[in-house]
Amino acid sequence: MPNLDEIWEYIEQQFHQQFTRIGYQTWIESAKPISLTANTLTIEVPSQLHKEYWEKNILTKIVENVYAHFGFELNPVLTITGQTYPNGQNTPDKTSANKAMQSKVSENENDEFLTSSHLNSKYTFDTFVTGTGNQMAHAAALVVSEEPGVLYNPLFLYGGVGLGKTHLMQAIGHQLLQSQPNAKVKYVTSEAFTNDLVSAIQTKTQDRFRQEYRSVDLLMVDDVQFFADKEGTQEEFFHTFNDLYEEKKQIVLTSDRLPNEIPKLQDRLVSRFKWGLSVDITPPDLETRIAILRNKANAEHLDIPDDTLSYIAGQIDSNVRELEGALIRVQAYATMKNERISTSLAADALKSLKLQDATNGLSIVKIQETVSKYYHISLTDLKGKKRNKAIVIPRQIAMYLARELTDSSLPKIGMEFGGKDHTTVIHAHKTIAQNLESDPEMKANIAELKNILRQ
Ligand SMILES: Nc1ncnc2c1ncn2[C@@H]1O[C@H](COP(=O)(O)OP(=O)(O)OP(=O)(O)O)[C@@H](O)[C@H]1O
Repeated sequence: MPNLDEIWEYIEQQFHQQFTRIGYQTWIESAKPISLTANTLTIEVPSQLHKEYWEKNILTKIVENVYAHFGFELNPVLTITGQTYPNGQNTPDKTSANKAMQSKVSENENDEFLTSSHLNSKYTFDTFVTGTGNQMAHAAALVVSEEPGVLYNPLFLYGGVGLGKTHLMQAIGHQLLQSQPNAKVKYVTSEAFTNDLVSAIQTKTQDRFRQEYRSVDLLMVDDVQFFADKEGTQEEFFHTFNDLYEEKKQIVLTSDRLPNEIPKLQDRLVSRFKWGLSVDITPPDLETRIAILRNKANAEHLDIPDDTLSYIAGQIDSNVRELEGALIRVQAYATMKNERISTSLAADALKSLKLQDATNGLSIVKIQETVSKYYHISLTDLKGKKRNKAIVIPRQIAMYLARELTDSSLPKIGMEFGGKDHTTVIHAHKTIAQNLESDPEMKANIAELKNILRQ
């Protein structure tokens, strides 16, 4: 009887040959053999989605291969990293199912398109670094690129600013074009979709517009939260969506929030957006941020010591775009000073960045101080958990202003309010935005607060 290491090594070998490199990294390298007791092999995988993939595509092969090679019947059991359920087992009961994921299995040419798909050549799976905050989104994106229109349709990626939604979405397009070079792949921002529609109406070329959007194999629409308020766009997109869905063509959407949190999005679109899989991307942890920086530095042939990369990753904690910006800034600073990149040089470069932010931009702290003074409540209460109205409303107003007046991501705002979840910030923003329309007093108060903050 082989031991755990021998079995695992054999399994790795087998799948090395069967998977593409990205597939191998995503499904096999991310899994960990935990124990082998009698013939039960316990394997830990990172998410529910990985578990489903293993159940569908990997487990049977393992049992067959191990039987053929070692001559005994293996009983593989999957567990999910960090998940223990109240029922004491590794399968969730219905109520504890992962909230971030609502999955449903549906029942379901050419060079010109390569250019008209508008993909950024840098946004591939190869250049995407995975970590706890994006592992499930990455795995879902890979599944979709391998089997478009089959399992997760639409795939709805959501999360804060600059966390890699566009990158991951476009990676699906690249991957699909690599395996099916004749596939029709179209990427647009939601604004570009609206603009195309408006100009089609103006030039009376709606038929061409429809032909263009409804004949693709993969349609990717970025930042669909900007569909809010655009009735005509929503109407047209509804029909585009239906046509593609019925034809089993893949749709991928991104947004900074969940479909039902997008204001003024028609119910019929909300429900369609939820048909497939909605999966969120959360800010990367320190290790992932370091890995992203290291990748970027290698790609740019920058010679940066590890401790300097760790230092930079420690300074910028919520947004990958800012993280990359910090690296570029350090690089530019080194060139300007004609010095090698070191931790102390990086500290100098980023210090001036922070000073610049403090003078140009409005900080969340300033908003909190101003709002708490205005409503005569303490800062601790403003950031705390008390639920009485006299505190909840100013808190929501402060969150609303932080979202409206700063570039901070939703998770960052949540963090600044005593570690609240980004969905709390979304909820606060929505509540205040709605009240603003019906409550003239609140409208006046917020206008006044904005004036104070501008001074
Ligand atoms: N996991 C990652 N690995 C490598 N690069 C990443 C990762 N996540 C984000 N990036 C990089 O960070 C930058 C911002 O990412 P992207 O534009 O995809 O974010 P986004 O979530 O779509 O933001 P927005 O909400 O502003 O549209 C890009 O240059 C992207 O390549």
